[in-house]
Amino acid sequence: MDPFKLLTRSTNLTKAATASKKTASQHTPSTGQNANPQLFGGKDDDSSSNASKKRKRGNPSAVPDLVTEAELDFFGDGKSKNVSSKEKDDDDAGVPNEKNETSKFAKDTLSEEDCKRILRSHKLKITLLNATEPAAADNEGEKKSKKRKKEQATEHANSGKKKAHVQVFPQPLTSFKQLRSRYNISRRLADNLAAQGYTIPTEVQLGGLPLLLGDIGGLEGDKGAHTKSTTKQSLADVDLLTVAPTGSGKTLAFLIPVLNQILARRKAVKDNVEEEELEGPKAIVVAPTRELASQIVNEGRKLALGTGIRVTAMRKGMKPAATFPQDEEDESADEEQESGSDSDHSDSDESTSQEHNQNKKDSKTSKKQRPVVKADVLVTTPLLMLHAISLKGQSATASMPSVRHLILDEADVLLDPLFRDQTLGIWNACINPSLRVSLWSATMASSVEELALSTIESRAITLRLSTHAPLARLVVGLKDSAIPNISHRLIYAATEQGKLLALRQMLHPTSSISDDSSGPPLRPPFIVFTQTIPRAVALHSELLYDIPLEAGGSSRIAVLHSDLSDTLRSDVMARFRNGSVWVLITTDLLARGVDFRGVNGVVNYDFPSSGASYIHRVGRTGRAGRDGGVAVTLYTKEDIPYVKNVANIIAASEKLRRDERPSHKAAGPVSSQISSTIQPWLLDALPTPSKRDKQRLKRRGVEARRSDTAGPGTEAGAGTGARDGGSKSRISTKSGFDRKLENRRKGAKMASQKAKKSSSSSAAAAATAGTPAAHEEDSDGNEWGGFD
Ligand SMILES: Nc1ncnc2c1ncn2[C@@H]1O[C@H](COP(=O)(O)OP(=O)(O)OP(=O)(O)O)[C@@H](O)[C@H]1O
Repeated sequence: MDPFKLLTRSTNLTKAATASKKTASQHTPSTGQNANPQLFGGKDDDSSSNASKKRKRGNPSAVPDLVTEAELDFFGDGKSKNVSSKEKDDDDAGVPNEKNETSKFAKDTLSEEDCKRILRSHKLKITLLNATEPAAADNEGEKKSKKRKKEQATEHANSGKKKAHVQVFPQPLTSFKQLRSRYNISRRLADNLAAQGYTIPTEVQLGGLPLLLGDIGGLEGDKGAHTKSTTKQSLADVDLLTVAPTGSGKTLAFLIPVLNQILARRKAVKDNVEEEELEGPKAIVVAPTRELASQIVNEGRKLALGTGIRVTAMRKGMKPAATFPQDEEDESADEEQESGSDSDHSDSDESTSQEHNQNKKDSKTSKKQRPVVKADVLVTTPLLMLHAISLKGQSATASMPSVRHLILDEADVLLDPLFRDQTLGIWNACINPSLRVSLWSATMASSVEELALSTIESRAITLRLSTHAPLARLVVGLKDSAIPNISHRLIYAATEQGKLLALRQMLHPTSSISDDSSGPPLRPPFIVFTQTIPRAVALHSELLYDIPLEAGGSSRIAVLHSDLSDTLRSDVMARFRNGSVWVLITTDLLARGVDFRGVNGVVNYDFPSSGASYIHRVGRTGRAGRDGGVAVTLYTKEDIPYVKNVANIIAASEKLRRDERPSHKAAGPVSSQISSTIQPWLLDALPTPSKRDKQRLKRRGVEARRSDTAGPGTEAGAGTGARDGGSKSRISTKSGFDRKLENRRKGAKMASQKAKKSSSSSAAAAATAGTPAAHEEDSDGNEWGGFD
């Protein structure tokens, strides 16, 4: 069903008919065309040769021949790399097999020059941030540009003991088939990947998977210097900080290595190569919102199908560690003593913990204990996890020695002051000496990098580790930029009224924005972002009846924000995913990470509160390299002081699109219209916001749109008692008289509801008095809904 056609049904205009005809042939994300997930590299190699092959879920026969995929070798000798039947038999167990690993790897190895060429053509840059090996520094010595040499010399001079930043060139993963042939990952995992139709790795997978699966290019010889690993599977001895575009497949890039390593360790335990694992989760994935967390759980479960690995979303009441202060508060002193004396030796540390656990179990048979969560991979929001490990009435937390992988998805938000303490609390609670941490986002401030480095170092000191793994930084494309495969539009709407009219016009299929000759049309489904929850609610009720009944009416438009109940949130998500909702109004709650594959566009109804917010919001469209997404940003007089930031991001993205994706012009009429939205004169004319302005905007949003400055007793400034910007920022087209009547009606209704509620709930309130439920509910719901 084409929502666009339905929307036009009640409109008897010839233009509408032309528009719908025209759009039918256009490339939009929901048509599923142009399924090459890679954003860069079309110019320099033929890794995108499979671009036209459409990805089909659950239909392995539709997946291009994986043997051919394995032979995809841009610069190699072209020799066949088919897996022999003997090797195949060895691999049938579905767990990584160490046999033949070296020979397979050698056969598949590219020269360093080729690695560099592929990595560069895909705009990948990998740097070890705290490398200590002098040999590694020599690695890039010869060809290093004079400028870079000078920079490094200055770095050394300025920082005294500061460690070298070393660029490395691991073997790129040019096909998912290499996960088996080169890294010997679990057969089941590889099958699950293929069954989902993934064939060509995206850039972040091309560069990130080799790093996390054990290849830190150029430093292989020195691995022993910073690892005490006992198994081959712990070759992946880097912590990783990744900055890669929105929708570029970061989830797969962190899930595959974690799942594979859990399987590998299981096998090692079974073969008596490693000691029995500690009870508790082996990996923790932290994400800022519930929606993102449950999406990661879904992805994880699909990948882990049939492997026995349990991927679970953290819930209230779950116990993520065996040693738990809530259960036995008076033992915390003993715990401290033990971890202090044994922390130098990972093995003894683990066995001590095991003994300790056993003792605890024995001593507490009389006490009622919650069982440790059975999950292997636990996906959580930060506050939920912190609550679960917090010691009642104290600032200390329980430790989670079983956790070997900590993944921070949307790490820049997780390490923003808003969440920093919670995230660091979880990080520090992961006391396993072999812990590997990885941080992922499409935007990453340099302060996040510094914080990650200092946390890794201070953690090593606290745990008395003699050495720690280097932190590798993987950057895909231009750091902190919007994806190049979408069309941006920056529209001056003058006032709030203007914005409402503009959005109404966008809902109308014959509008100039929907059918604009300067770019692809904005078609449903699309997401509309507002600055605050009350504004999202107000906008939703304002537009509720704008979609004609014949097209589904008010059921086609929905609002989602963090004040809604869990059930409502998941219901709206499900309806938007299955296509029954076409216009989703939301706050920054959905700005990050959430993957709706068929979204055609994003409307920034309220101006984003930062450049990063713009990048993430517009990144909800154009996922996995799809062309045709549209990002419309409306701005008013109040936004002018901040527009330059976003205008610069748009200009950079369009430049990238012109420079890097000429091959994608062939994708259709949409892609060939790469015109500049931002004229140089506009950039010159716009004021440059000061650092302070930017900080204030990030913290508080545009002042005039805040509910607390928009007038008392109002919804998004929709009320009457407006202070200052109240009436200006109101989302409403109703007259003052109508609003007054409506407010009176609402007031009367609320008063009667309140009266009913208070009489019926007085008994219940008495019963629950003194329980922490209310507090928990409150704190639990305290998730990221934007910086406002
Ligand atoms: N190699 C691939 N080939 C095709 N599609 C892929 C590939 N890898 C991931 N995808 C798809 O790309 C989409 C985006 O992936 P994902 O959500 O992991 O992106 P992300 O990088 O985490 O984005 P964000 O920064 O917005 O969180 C998903 O629908 C996923 O299934």
